[in-house]
Amino acid sequence: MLFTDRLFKKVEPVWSSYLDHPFVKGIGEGTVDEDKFIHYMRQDYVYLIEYSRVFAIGSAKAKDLKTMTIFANLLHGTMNYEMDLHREYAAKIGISNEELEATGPSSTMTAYTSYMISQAQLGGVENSIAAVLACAWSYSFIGKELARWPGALDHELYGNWVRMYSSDEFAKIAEDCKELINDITKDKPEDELKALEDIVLRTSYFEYMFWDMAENISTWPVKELAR
Ligand SMILES: Cc1ncc(C[n+]2csc(CCO)c2C)c(N)n1
Repeated sequence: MLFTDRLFKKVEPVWSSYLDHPFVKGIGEGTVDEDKFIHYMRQDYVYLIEYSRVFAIGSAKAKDLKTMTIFANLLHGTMNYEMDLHREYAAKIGISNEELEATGPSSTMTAYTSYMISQAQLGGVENSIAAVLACAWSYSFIGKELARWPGALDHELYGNWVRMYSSDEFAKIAEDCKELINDITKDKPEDELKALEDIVLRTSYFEYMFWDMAENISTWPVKELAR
């Protein structure tokens, strides 16, 4: 059995729950509040900056040129293409790139990216691969599903989001990450596999928390003190 088949079995209940989440459903049905979407986009922009560090760590720790190149391409693609989506949405509503970048980090965004970076720094390159897997793969999973919902691809505001994450380019990104984890886990003992599975499960929970953060426009417990 491929390691990614084992992983999918483990995370499937969590990922299925994304499709029932009010924010994700709101994107697919075109009903999500603009304020919530703006909060999500701003937090996701700073998330992607931190996430890109994990690609850089993975590239630095890679033991072969294929892995190093995939991580370098993911880094380039995230900063130049995925983040363009966020810059385009921001421009539409009058938020500059500088304002986007200066977004105050929410508690969930901080916890999630800190976890990924610490896992990537603690272990070998396999930890970086495990840390990025759920993000890349679950977005493709959600994108492909929402693309089947009536009107989702053509929605005036949220259609761009659905088109990007349901695209073949993003499916290829998820496939590249899956290939990396399958390759690197081939001869690993069970205790190491379990440790990698834990990273994928925890990042999957963090993905759920990120949708919740968007839905609730949450930042930190005492809002007045949050920047
Ligand atoms: C919270 C959150 N999780 C996952 C993604 C999706 N994503 C992040 S990096 C990457 C790979 C290539 O850019 C993909 C698909 C996101 N945007 N925000």
